[in-house]
Amino acid sequence: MKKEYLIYKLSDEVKNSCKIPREAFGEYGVKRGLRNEDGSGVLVGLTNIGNVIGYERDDDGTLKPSAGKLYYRGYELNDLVEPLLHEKRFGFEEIAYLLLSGQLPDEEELAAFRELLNDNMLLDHRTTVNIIDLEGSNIMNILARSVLEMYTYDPNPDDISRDNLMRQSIELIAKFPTIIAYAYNIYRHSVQGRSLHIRHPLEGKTIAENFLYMIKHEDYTELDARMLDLLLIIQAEHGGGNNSTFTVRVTSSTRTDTYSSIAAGIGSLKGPLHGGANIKVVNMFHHLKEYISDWKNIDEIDTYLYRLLNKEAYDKSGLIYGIGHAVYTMSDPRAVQLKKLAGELAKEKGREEEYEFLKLIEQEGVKCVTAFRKSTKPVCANLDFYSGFIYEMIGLPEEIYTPIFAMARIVGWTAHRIEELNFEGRRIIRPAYKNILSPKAYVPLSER
Ligand SMILES: CC(=O)SCCNC(=O)CCNC(=O)[C@H](O)C(C)(C)COP(=O)(O)OP(=O)(O)OC[C@H]1O[C@@H](n2cnc3c(N)ncnc32)[C@H](O)[C@@H]1OP(=O)(O)O
Ligand SMILES: O=C([O-])CC(=O)C(=O)O
Repeated sequence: MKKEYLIYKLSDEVKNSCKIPREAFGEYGVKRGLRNEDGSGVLVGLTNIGNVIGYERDDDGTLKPSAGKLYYRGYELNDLVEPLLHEKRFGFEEIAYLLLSGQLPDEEELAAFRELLNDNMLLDHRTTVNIIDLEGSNIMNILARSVLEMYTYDPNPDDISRDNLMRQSIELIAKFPTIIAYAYNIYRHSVQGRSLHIRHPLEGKTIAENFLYMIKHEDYTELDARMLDLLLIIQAEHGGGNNSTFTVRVTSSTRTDTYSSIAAGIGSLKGPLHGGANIKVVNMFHHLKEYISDWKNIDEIDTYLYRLLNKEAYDKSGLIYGIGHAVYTMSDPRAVQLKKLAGELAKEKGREEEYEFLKLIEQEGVKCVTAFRKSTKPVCANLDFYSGFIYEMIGLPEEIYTPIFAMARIVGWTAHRIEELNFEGRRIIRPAYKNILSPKAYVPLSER
């Protein structure tokens, strides 16, 4: 039998072996996608870290959509972001301190923490050489491989004591930007034939500034760096239930090592329904800019959005990327904040016409998805809707949009890993699957 045919045959058989009728989920009371009937998530854990609020409940328990709110360690995200915007101050390191420890640092603690992160940004020579050697064009994949390799160079990789977990967490938060910047520079050199620059992080600079420096040398402004800093803050944490953080919690519950668990989280975030949506949104926007001739014509926009929903255009997935969320209903507070920031930056960079078009796509995208799926649950733009447009205006390449998300979310992942391994009453996460296949009698090989 030809090998290609065998693969086709095996795959064809999957059409039957994968059949699970949708109604069976209701019949057996299975929570499809770990979701209740009303779309809310099944409660699977308790946490002191992030709190994601997208709805309230009436007295009879009915889900009541509400404006989205996000809390980091009890503080509302907007209350953390507004002073930074007002004081024109960098804050990612401060938020990382808060998320890891539960406390906002005082000035002395913050200065020491910043220095600690800065000291740890440099990669050891072997890791740099290994990144140069790693082939591949996907930076998320290279990031995951580099993280797994950090296990080899860690003198104490399997120790899950609190002190060791904190040391590893700080090293990962500090090294992610350097790994991503080096991996991108090497990709640009080998795939696009550009000169190769390996710039080491500078002392006394924040993570956002150093990241831009490693990627773009001096070709960035103070405003660009502060925008990136805010994007890092806004993406740093989202409770225990988002797919990548839950992946980190599930793997951590087996007491595996930090690097295995974080590599799994990276794999989850890469998916286009999760962190990978930021590239999909930007590419979808480029596509719409090309195919819609009048950027102000609502009928033309709606017609095209319905073509997306009907799987006739763009990637034919039937999705309008950047719209919809598992928890948020009326608004995602991060998208609200990013929409405002994108507007200010667009004015600065002379891209207001595109910004106005993107806003119309949001407005009409929400309407079309709501009408198309005939659900009463409201949908809204999510975090990924405006983030890519901001990166583009800062002059960052799309290959690193999802890696930048990982560079922020590593803070939430490590905070949740530490919590998963330290709360009283912890237990390996192990849900159940109901098997719905009838038993079969074994047939000897010679009789098949
Ligand atoms: C950082 C982040 O991860 S934010 C999310 C980034 N992802 C995206 O932007 C991708 C586009 N959006 C989506 O695919 C979804 O809204 C998700 C994955 C974010 C949430 O999914 P769910 O929690 O299942 O959404 P919800 O319960 O509100 O809606 C489910 C139904 O509406 C559909 N739907 C939801 N959002 C969209 C959308 N943007 N475009 C088309 N259909 C959609 C789903 O496909 C699903 O249909 P089905 O029941 O026929 O399978
Ligand atoms: O919570 C989710 O499902 C996805 C999300 O917005 C995030 O991880 O930031």
